[in-house]
Amino acid sequence: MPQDFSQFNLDPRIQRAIQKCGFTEPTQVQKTGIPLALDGKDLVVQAKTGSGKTAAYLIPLLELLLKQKQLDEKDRGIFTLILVPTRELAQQVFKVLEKLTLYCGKHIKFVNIATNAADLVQRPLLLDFPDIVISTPSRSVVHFSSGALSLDKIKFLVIDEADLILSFGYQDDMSSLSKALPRGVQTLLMSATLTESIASLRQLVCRDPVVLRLEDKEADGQLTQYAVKTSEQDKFLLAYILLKLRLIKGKILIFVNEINRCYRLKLYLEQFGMKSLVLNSELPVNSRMNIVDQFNKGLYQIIIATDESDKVAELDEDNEDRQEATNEANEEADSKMEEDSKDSQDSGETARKTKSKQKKAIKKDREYGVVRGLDFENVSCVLNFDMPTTAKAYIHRVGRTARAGKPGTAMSFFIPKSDVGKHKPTTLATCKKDESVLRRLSKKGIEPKPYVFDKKQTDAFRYRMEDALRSVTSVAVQTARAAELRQEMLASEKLKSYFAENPDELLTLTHDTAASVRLARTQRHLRHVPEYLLPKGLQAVNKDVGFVPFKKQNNRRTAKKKKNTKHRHDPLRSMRRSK
Ligand SMILES: Nc1ncnc2c1ncn2[C@@H]1O[C@H](COP(=O)(O)OP(=O)(O)OP(=O)(O)O)[C@@H](O)[C@H]1O
Repeated sequence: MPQDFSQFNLDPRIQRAIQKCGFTEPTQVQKTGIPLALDGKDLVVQAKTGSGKTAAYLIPLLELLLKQKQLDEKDRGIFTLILVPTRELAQQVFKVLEKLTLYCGKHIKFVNIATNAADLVQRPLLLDFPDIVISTPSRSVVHFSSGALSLDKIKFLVIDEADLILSFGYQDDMSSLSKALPRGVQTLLMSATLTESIASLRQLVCRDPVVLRLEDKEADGQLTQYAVKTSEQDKFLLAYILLKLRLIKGKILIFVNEINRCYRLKLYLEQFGMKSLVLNSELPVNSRMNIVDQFNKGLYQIIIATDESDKVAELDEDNEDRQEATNEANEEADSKMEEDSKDSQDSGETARKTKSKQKKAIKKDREYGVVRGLDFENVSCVLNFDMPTTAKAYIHRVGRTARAGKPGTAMSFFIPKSDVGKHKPTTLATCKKDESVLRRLSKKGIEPKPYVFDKKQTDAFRYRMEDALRSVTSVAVQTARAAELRQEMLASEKLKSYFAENPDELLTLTHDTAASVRLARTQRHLRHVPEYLLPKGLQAVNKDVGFVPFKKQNNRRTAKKKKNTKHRHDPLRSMRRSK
């Protein structure tokens, strides 16, 4: 297996671009996948999030395209179709292509048609026969139907995040496209998680593929995962402590389960002088990409995101559960013929209900996806402020850190089912699933370590949390949400000409935005943490990234333990358990 990019015998222009990207050594999926793809094999690849799958398919594609161009310079056509489930991912693949074609851009043309640009604008781009088209299945179908996208000369088909393609409701689009593809297309299906839906996709588009399931043990060790049992209100307390005392260092991606909670948490953190960006499906795709860019450039350290593709995954896992339940029921039913017919009626009814539920969710979530495949750079910690509702969503969320062999931490707050609804304020309905998601993860061999904060230490900060939360009223949250949308409208290129014709509306919008700048009452004293509240020795921790636990209390018991240097670096052991 090649250990070095030079061993792939790539075109020198690609080789230089790889060096320019700073890739010194191929990742596991690249070492295994590139030679097979260069050899013309169809591939179904499952490899961990952040393991370099994008380059694993783009590098061989570019090599094969350049070779083909050398053979017949005059041959023109759309040779490659890259299908992704979301617009964000399409734009990201486009950017990676820009980097990899830095020295051969003259010979390889590519377009992304999963954008907001009007069909009329995209049409001429396609009629110019770019070598590579990046798209979502639905955008491809739109242009294929209008005759702008010709599939006659397609030689390579890539489906990235393949398991999401069908669960995003692209079944019909995929079956129309597969019928239009010529024979002998080389297909590469890539995903971090393989599900049932891959099997049907594989049947639709692959010819006897090589299946690669790559377990990168080395990369596994890079992600440290913690689960913190807490309550709704203490989530805010712990977030304050973790972020303000810089127990989490470096860039942080926080996930919540509702759009309103993005703004609540953002306003709450602002009370302590902490700036963050919000990312959700309500914002236009250009703004979303802009936000990821600003974060990647290091202009902001904290993003608060919702992960609405969760809902689609939830339906998938619900289906899996139902399938398991149905299988069990069927086994039992072998001995009870009468009950058997009732069971199948019931499961038919359930399937119908699920299908209609699925249709509704898909309509809402289509082409939006913050989590799948997006490369947030150098994220040191993923904080699940709200636990995702499926194990699969958990895997993809935490996969935004510990990418490309770098270390990372994932911390997830969970509320025990028995506590849901017990305390004020009322907890989110999704919390009911927190523990079942942890159980599912455990079945998959993923066991976040339990982490217990020292109540004595955290309680010292409680009044500050309560003080800040009081200022973040529901009205302030709604105002912030509306203000953000207004700002995005003002920034929108598309609306510029409209406002030029309707200056009064622009004036009203500008006025409303200015009026809502002060969204929540802020209290200057909350910005600083008084020295006396800080746990002893906290400032002595000089780590730049990752999770830094509270130092031990200086009492006799812990003083004894201090002698044991092995334990000193283990965050779990350095906490004094409160329960
Ligand atoms: N050979 C390499 N050496 C160093 N970094 C690499 C290499 N290949 C890719 N990377 C970097 O690794 C990061 C993750 O790559 P990529 O987004 O392709 O991962 P992925 O496997 O597609 O993840 P996901 O499943 O989340 O989509 C990117 O920042 C990319 O630039």
